Amino acid sequence: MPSVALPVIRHYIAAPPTREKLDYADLAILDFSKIGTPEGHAELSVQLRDAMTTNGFFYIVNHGLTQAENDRMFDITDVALCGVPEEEKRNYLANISDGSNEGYKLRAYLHIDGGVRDQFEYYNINEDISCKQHPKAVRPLLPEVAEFAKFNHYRILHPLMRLFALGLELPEDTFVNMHNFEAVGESYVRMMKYYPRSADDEVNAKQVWLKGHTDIGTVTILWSQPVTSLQVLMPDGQWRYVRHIDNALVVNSGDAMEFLSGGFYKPTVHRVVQPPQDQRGYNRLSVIFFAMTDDNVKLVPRAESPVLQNLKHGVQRRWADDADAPTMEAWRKGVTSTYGLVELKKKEDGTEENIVNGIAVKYYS
Ligand SMILES: O=C(O)CCC(=O)C(=O)O
Ligand SMILES: [Fe+2]
Repeated sequence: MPSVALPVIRHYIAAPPTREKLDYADLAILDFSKIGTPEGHAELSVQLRDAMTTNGFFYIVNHGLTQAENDRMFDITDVALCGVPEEEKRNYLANISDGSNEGYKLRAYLHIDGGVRDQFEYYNINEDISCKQHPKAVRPLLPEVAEFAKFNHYRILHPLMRLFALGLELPEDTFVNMHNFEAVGESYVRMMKYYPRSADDEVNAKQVWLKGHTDIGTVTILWSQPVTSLQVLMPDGQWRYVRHIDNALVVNSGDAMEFLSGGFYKPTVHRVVQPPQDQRGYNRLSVIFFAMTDDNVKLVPRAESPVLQNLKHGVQRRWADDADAPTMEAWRKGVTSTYGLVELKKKEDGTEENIVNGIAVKYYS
């Protein structure tokens, strides 16, 4: 983060931690102070592989960003969502129907359930902040957003990609080489705000604020925040809450990592629900880095992995022939342009399905 005087902006005060007793997921904690040595990588890659082949979510601590720097990103998020007038936001909308997610998504755009539309807003900034123009209030803060994006890319994403490769006994750079900061792609920082919803909406959408889904890209890095609403669908079929840990990261992998790993690293379904009673009067801000490979990467399994070759059930593909596998660009555009917008039919198990590039995308209420 730059050490010169930073623009003065309002300090965002987050909700106090919940005191309610909730059913929390028991997630592994990776200590990133161990990154940088062969022993550290060996230890962390085993921990990561265990986490990814069981719960699919884990925390990272000691990542190198201070609590104050972390807090500042929430202040900046507050500016992007609360400090930009609605009419101005409309000039910076994401072109979601064309498959791009850079810019604003305002409220009531997506269908959640029972005729209820979403009550969250987000502003996504490509990790290359120069890809698009930004609203006036955000412009002075762009150097900080750019630093933050680079931090996520080089200090979290790249080390993680090394661990994911080691877990498959592939050369350490296999996945790092697919995430080039300068290449064309849509890894972005998401600044998000969930507004409290009406009592009717809560009933009709069964308290679900964001339907159960998997993420599109390789990994998602969530900057932990106290409003406890994020739930993970655990292997035993139960939804469990993700506990807030100060200045920790909550990480999960997405569809692209499933495709590249032949089903070895499966994306875990997660959703956002109404917060516990003692946090209901508060807004909920999220700061998330969504990582994708470069657009031109074809998402075929790295079948040369000795780990995959030794699997009893072999490499899993969601297509008959690798020639039919989507590129990162085709997958992200296909899912983004249809997510929450197309009318889906509920199946008997309560899930909904949409077909993108010949591959089923599932939603869970
Ligand atoms: O806000 C959160 O905690 C999670 C949001 C999420 O899952 C998403 O935007 O894909
Ligand atoms: Fe998600």
